[in-house]
Amino acid sequence: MSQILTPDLCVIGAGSGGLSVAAGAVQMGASVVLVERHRMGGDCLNYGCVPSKSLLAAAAAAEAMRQSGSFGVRPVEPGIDFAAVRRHVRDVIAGIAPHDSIERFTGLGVTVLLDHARFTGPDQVIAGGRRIRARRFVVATGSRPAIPPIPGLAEIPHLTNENVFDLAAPPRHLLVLGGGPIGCELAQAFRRLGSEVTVIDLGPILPKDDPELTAVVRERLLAEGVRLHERVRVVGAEPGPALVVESAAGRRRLDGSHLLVAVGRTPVIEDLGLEAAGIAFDRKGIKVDSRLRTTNARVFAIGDVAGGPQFTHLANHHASVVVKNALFRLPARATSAAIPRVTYTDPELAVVGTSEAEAKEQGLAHEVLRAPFADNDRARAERRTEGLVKLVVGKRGRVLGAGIVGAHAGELILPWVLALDRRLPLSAVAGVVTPYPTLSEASKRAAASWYAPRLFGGGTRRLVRLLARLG
Ligand SMILES: Cc1cc2nc3c(=O)[nH]c(=O)nc-3n(C[C@H](O)[C@H](O)[C@H](O)COP(=O)(O)OP(=O)(O)OC[C@H]3O[C@@H](n4cnc5c(N)ncnc54)[C@H](O)[C@@H]3O)c2cc1C
Ligand SMILES: NC(=O)c1ccc[n+]([C@@H]2O[C@H](COP(=O)([O-])OP(=O)(O)OC[C@H]3O[C@@H](n4cnc5c(N)ncnc54)[C@H](O)[C@@H]3O)[C@@H](O)[C@H]2O)c1
Repeated sequence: MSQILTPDLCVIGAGSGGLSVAAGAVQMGASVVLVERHRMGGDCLNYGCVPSKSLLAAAAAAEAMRQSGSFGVRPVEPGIDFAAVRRHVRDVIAGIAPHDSIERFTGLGVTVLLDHARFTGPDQVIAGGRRIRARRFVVATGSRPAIPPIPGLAEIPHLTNENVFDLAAPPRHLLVLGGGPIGCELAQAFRRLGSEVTVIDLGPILPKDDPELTAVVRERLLAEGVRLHERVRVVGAEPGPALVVESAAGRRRLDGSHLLVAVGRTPVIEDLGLEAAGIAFDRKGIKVDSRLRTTNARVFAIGDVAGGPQFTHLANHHASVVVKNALFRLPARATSAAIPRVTYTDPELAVVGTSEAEAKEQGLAHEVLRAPFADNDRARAERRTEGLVKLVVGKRGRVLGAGIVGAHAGELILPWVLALDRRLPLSAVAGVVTPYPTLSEASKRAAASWYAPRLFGGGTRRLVRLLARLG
């Protein structure tokens, strides 16, 4: 007879979301069973954030050698030891892995099972030879690369985020299908590491972001030699590999040596017994309410499988919401207002809150404030003057949203996340003393530009003259 486990919480999937729930819950005194069928750490550690940012870091080191001429340092074309680049990527993963390991979680008191988990009823999961009857369940099974129904694509070898980091040599010519964050980040990384790269997208690249900001990324990608085919329809894939594309200019064939498919993600919901558990889902993922409860009151779903935006920090936020709901019965809700997103191309693109287009769509009274990096002394010193801070500001200076494109934009977005999350007024950023010379001054400058016409207007001048006359 199979062993029966009866923990407070059973978590399915040991990726960003599942690990955070398990670690939080066990340290708060709950008994936890965590089931993972493949690799501890999930996508982010093994095939996502960590390898992609490590590869981008190697690529940035190479590019710095090419771009040093403007500092009086003779530029050179770097020699790329791709095997060593791959070792660097693996070494970074290995350095972080202990934090997500079975040993660490077992040490915390979590029972970790390495098996495929499946619901067999509304209150029971089986994993290997075990039955788990938990008080609450959390589904955190993540997502996998979507493969579009392009004729011929399934028949030819192609890369996805799950094997692109295993390449032993740089592709001679990488075709990248999809110019979202994955496509753009990896296109730039491989280009800088010596590959020819062609990106193909049915719309513009980075379509979820403000075109004024993505234009800066596009310009840089083109300047570095990435070929972009935007607003084209891919009608076929052929051995080679090659993609046949159609656009207003007609039909043409794009040849490469490797093909990377990066057209979005599919939630991992198959073979989970969701029907047996009464958990509703559609092709976007498991349906949840704002407290991340599924249609089965015992079961929560978090992270990529929950159908919303797909980020590690969002999965972590979901985990904290679930711990509050499941353990403390608090009606905590997931927020979407202050969830930032960063695309780690160079220049980086970081956004939070309402964009200009969304403010228009929603009919919100708003003003747009801008501070170009070209006016920032630190950016000039570092010769990184491309980019800007763009703010969307509502009535009485309420911060509605912020977008930054430029060097280190991902680091620079935090004051705006804080402003939105804590509902701080614009003056909170405009009024602080910012160290000189820093890129952060661009945020302060954009914020201060809201006050300038009000402060330096006729009223202030009249008041100053009046006070002067009074002695
Ligand atoms: C190339 C790439 C780069 C990315 N870069 C970033 C970035 O820079 N910043 C960012 O915030 N996000 C980034 N992301 C997104 C981020 O990786 C995901 O949003 C995040 O990993 C989602 O976490 P999760 O816990 O929902 O799922 P996952 O991390 O995918 O974990 C799910 C786990 O569940 C397991 N599982 C599935 N089904 C079962 C089952 N039936 N039984 C047992 N176990 C199961 C899987 O094996 C997996 O380990 C990137 C993604 C990719 C692909
Ligand atoms: N820096 C980060 O935080 C980061 C990095 C990488 C991935 N991610 C997450 O992973 C998710 C998946 O990323 P992604 O880039 O694969 O997906 P995405 O959905 O963000 O972008 C997919 C791109 O592919 C294009 N596309 C779709 N179908 C196509 C087709 N048939 N032919 C040509 N182009 C097509 C779309 O127009 C879009 O530009 C993202 O939503 C993001 O949340 C985050």
